[in-house]
Amino acid sequence: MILKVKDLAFSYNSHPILESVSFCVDPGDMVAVCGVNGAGKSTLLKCIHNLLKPRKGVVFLEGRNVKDLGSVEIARKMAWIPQKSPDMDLTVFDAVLLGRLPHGSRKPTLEDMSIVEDVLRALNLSDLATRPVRSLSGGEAQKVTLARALATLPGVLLCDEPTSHLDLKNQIDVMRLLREVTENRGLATVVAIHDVNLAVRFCCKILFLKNGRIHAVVEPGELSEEVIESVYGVKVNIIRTMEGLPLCVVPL
Ligand SMILES: Nc1ncnc2c1ncn2[C@@H]1O[C@H](COP(=O)(O)OP(=O)(O)OP(=O)(O)O)[C@@H](O)[C@H]1O
Repeated sequence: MILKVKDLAFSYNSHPILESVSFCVDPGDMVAVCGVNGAGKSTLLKCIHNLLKPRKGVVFLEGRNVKDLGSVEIARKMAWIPQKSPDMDLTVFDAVLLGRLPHGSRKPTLEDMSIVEDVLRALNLSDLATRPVRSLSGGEAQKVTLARALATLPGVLLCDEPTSHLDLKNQIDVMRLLREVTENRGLATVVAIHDVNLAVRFCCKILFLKNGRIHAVVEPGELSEEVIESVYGVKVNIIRTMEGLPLCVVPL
């Protein structure tokens, strides 16, 4: 599903947060949104999901203005992965089954059950199916949140700092998983993320927000010291990994 954001502007009360934000995400692409704390990353995702109403501009899903879609249709087409997985008394299976709610009645169908089983299998969560979500580690719980989002069979994934509570291994696992499902299912995925090196490693494009606007759009290989300094106000060195990818390091 193609996601297109055109000339978006948003203010909290009269305080402008986003201005003239435009970009497009093609199916199978995972795009990162980076920027300092308070730059408007979460606000942008909420505007895309129509949770917040932009002051100006349009979000198109396959050519249709999201404002013209009902909330159920939006929930079917776009899945939201919040910063922190919610604590739940439900089992992993039932938590993932919640992802089917936008598709029907409260009573799950055989198809719903089968979709949940497939998603659990794909994410290696089947062994945890009967565990209460509350008893899981942060990384496992984050995967359950992703599984619930995927059970909806969305065309667009919006992830708000999916790695912020995770250790290094789980950060890599979750980003790898996001990229795999994005490519395999042809999703348009937008990830708000602080770790520029993870964005470089896993995303096909990085949008840097500054002063409410898209300050720079870079492909991973093009990341420069100048861009990082202009966005974050810190001097860094860019070195190259063995694969030739830029790696941002802070000099002593
Ligand atoms: N409900 C609200 N009412 C008023 N201002 C808000 C509200 N929510 C967020 N803001 C402000 O809007 C700005 C953008 O917030 P947002 O959460 O989108 O930034 P962010 O880039 O996601 O930040 P972070 O990296 O810290 O998560 C911040 O200055 C924040 O204080």
